[in-house]
Amino acid sequence: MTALADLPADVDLLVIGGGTAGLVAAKTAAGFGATALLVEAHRMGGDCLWTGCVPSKSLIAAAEAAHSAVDPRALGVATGAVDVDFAAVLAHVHGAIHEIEPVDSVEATEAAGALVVMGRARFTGPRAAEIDGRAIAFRQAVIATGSSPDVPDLPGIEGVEVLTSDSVWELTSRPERLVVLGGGAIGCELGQAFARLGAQVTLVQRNARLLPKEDPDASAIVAEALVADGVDVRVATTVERVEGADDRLSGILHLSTGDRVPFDRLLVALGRRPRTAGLGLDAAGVRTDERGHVTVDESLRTSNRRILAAGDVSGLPQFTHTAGVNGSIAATNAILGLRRRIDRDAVPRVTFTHPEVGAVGLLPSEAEENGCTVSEVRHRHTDRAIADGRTSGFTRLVIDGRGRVLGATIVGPRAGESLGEASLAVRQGLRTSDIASTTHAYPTYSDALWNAAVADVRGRLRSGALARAIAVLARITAWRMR
Ligand SMILES: Cc1cc2nc3c(=O)[nH]c(=O)nc-3n(C[C@H](O)[C@H](O)[C@H](O)COP(=O)(O)OP(=O)(O)OC[C@H]3O[C@@H](n4cnc5c(N)ncnc54)[C@H](O)[C@@H]3O)c2cc1C
Ligand SMILES: NC(=O)c1ccc[n+]([C@@H]2O[C@H](COP(=O)([O-])OP(=O)(O)OC[C@H]3O[C@@H](n4cnc5c(N)ncnc54)[C@H](O)[C@@H]3O)[C@@H](O)[C@H]2O)c1
Repeated sequence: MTALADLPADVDLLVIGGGTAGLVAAKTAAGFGATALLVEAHRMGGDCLWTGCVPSKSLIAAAEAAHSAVDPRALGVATGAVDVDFAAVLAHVHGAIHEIEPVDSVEATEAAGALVVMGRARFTGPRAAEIDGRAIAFRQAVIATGSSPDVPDLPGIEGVEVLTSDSVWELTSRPERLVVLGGGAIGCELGQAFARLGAQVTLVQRNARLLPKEDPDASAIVAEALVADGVDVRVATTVERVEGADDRLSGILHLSTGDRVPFDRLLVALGRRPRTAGLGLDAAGVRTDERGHVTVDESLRTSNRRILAAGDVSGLPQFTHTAGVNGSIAATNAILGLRRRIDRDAVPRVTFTHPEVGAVGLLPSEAEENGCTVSEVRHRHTDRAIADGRTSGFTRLVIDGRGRVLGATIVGPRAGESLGEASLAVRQGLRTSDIASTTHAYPTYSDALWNAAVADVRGRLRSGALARAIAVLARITAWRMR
């Protein structure tokens, strides 16, 4: 690690933030031979490693193990009483973090050629910053400071020490009665996981459905799954007031429906706000939008052309893969002077509930307005899903008039894995005939994607000029073989 006193007076690229976006940006710039300095105020690796993807997916894995042991559809295998050792579950969560941590470490970043300093950076001018009071000049900079959980000012909420996705990993025991506010990705993933680990969970969602950015049928399947896991799902419901108890941890939630829900802990998952406080954006001439995100153009440059932004702070989709890809694009554009553009059309996303919801490109509900059709295979017709006893999902492809795949939504076990193929198809403009003519291993869930493509190709072969050509060819062949 570079000591503050040893910093060079100026650098080619100053990267603020050592989460996914900043790590990739710094390593990419160093790979081009530039002097890249990464500044991290807290922990290398950022939210994904410490409080986001890694702990949440590790908790979900433990929850899945608990669920499989008690699943009534356990396929003829009876198990005894399930004992969830919450401390051991959290040990697994922290173990996963520590196993992955070296990849994002100071050492790994320096080995890739970047300089790393631990400290808090802020801009002091359009080409100048300071790190814990030490001045540094930069030719260009990347803002990659991420986002934090948003805890809105709900009446009475100040009387309770709420949990957020930052603090939930510090629990030492499982809350018996957990209320989760928010039915987006975090609320659904963690709400289901805690329920499967034995907590009594109530999930309160303001919107009329869970995961409102996804296909409505996906929302319905996830809601059914949560209810089956014992979650008390309250949609189209808001919080009137939070009544805190003396311990400041527990209390009673007063809902818009008139119901009162007592809780031992309250987990707030109501979206995130960009981390820009104290960053000196005004001094740098960097503008933000109405939600406080750093405004970027299609090549990730801000209103100060020497400063770019990537990751959650930029207001683009808040995913680790987006942060990484855009961190790379920002550094490439900065150091090589290019205008590589971000991809807005083929950004995959997966909500890791059981079943998972994976989506890329156009939603099925957007098909008609875009002149597209939807080809669907329900997983009750997919042999692998039948064999697994997990038939509630579906695979839907959104297809344009020329047979190109413009979107996909997949609901099912490990939907995120099948989504890779759909993402490739959307990104590369592949047609359903490309997928249909590729042999898919049987029996897999990607068989559903293949069958959705085959169904579309069959439909095309049965209509229009192609159908007439096929009929003529068949008649000629029959005549030759007579
Ligand atoms: C519970 C949860 C689960 C998630 N699950 C997934 C998932 O399964 N898949 C997925 O793709 N995404 C997931 N996400 C989203 C993902 O974690 C974020 O999109 C991603 O971490 C954003 O990366 P980033 O680099 O933009 O920001 P961050 O990871 O937040 O990194 C920003 C870094 O900047 C540092 N910093 C801030 N200000 C300064 C400053 N002034 N000076 C120096 N350093 C500073 C911070 O300390 C931090 O380390 C999840 C998020 C949460 C909360
Ligand atoms: N699997 C993943 O990739 C993954 C997992 C977790 C988080 N994330 C990222 O983190 C971001 C933040 O997640 P999140 O779940 O906190 O936010 P979110 O914006 O996805 O969902 C918040 C939900 O809270 C609801 N809401 C808002 N105010 C409310 C209120 N007062 N009472 C009840 N409900 C209210 C909204 O209707 C919304 O559906 C996500 O958008 C995603 O980009 C990704």
